[in-house]
Amino acid sequence: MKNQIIELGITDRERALASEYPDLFIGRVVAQYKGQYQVTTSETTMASVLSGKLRHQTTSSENLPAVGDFVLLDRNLGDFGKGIIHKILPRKSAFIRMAAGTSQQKQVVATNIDFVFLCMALNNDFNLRRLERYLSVAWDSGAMPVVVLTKADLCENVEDKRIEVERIAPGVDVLITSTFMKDGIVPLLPYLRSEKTVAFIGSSGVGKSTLINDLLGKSEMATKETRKDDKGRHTTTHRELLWTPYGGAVIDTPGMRELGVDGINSEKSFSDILKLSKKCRFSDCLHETEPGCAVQAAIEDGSLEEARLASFKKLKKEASYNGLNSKQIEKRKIDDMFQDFGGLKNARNYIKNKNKRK
Ligand SMILES: Nc1nc2c(ncn2[C@@H]2O[C@H](COP(=O)(O)OP(=O)(O)OP(=O)(O)O)[C@@H](O)[C@H]2O)c(=O)[nH]1
Ligand SMILES: [Zn+2]
Repeated sequence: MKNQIIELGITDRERALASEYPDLFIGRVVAQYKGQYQVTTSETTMASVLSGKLRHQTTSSENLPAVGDFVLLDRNLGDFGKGIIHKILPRKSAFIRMAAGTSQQKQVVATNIDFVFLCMALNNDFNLRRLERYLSVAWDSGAMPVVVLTKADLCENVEDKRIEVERIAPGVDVLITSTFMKDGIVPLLPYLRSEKTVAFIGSSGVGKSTLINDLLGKSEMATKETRKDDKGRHTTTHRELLWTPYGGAVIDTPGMRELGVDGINSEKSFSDILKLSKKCRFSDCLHETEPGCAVQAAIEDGSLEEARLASFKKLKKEASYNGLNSKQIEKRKIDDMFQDFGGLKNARNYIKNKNKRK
């Protein structure tokens, strides 16, 4: 049998990182539940837990293992109890969202994804503003976004839609798919090559499951591997990282599908607006009524949609307080108040020096 770890996306990068720990075995987290992890190694898939040391060292939920993580374990066989995770290798990408509530606790949804398919159906699901949010989330994660327009069989002006998407997603690949048409998923295959990991984001019903099932094909059965539980019963192990017959792996976790606007990276998603704003007369132009505003000029001559500027402003506003706790927001507000002094810190120094001089 071919070494399944290769399909699980381990590259020379991870091998080099792991070589510093010759006594440990490399594996990949394929599922996670209640403090336990399913980890696949070159030999097996086994339930694993954090080592005591790693558990004590970990102070933030962001640093706990998540689906997609490459980890180092002390064992490589699943026959004698659980594997112990001693180390999590540095991530090349991570999808993170704020946990519900006001705690601002970060929750890692999935890691080490190379390509993230931003799925949108070519029917009434088609919404460029939503796609902009997905692009922000993707750029924030470190994974490379790829737009996947699904259900091409339902659309009569596919090429028009492609052009609309390319306008808001400069430099991003745009793929047209349909699971109802012959060769309808072929455009996805080049991304599923060996050592690559992909994931899908998109609203409910756009056809993500259908695409994933078609990609897994017959190998889907292989993912439903059985193992003996503690009492010797055969149980079906649940997996959120699956490998495809094309060599690449797919991560499909419920959390991934729900990703929305948590992460904002306006730099990349709005590169067109940022480029225009360099030509504005004022470097701090708000693109409202300022004279010599290149962004407003582009809206006027029709080369930029007004709605696009509106979503840019909305995202900027959300982003300015996003990820800050209440203390930081408070500090931000005070800094804003003291901005003529160069922030609170300088204001403090100023007052201190003034008092000294007295
Ligand atoms: N016309 C058309 N329908 C499709 C296509 N692909 C999937 N569907 C249908 O769309 C519906 C939803 O598909 P799913 O694959 O379950 O959608 P999903 O995105 O996984 O939805 P969630 O599981 O809720 O996230 C199903 O009835 C599919 O049969 C397609 O290419 N064309
Ligand atoms: Zn401007």
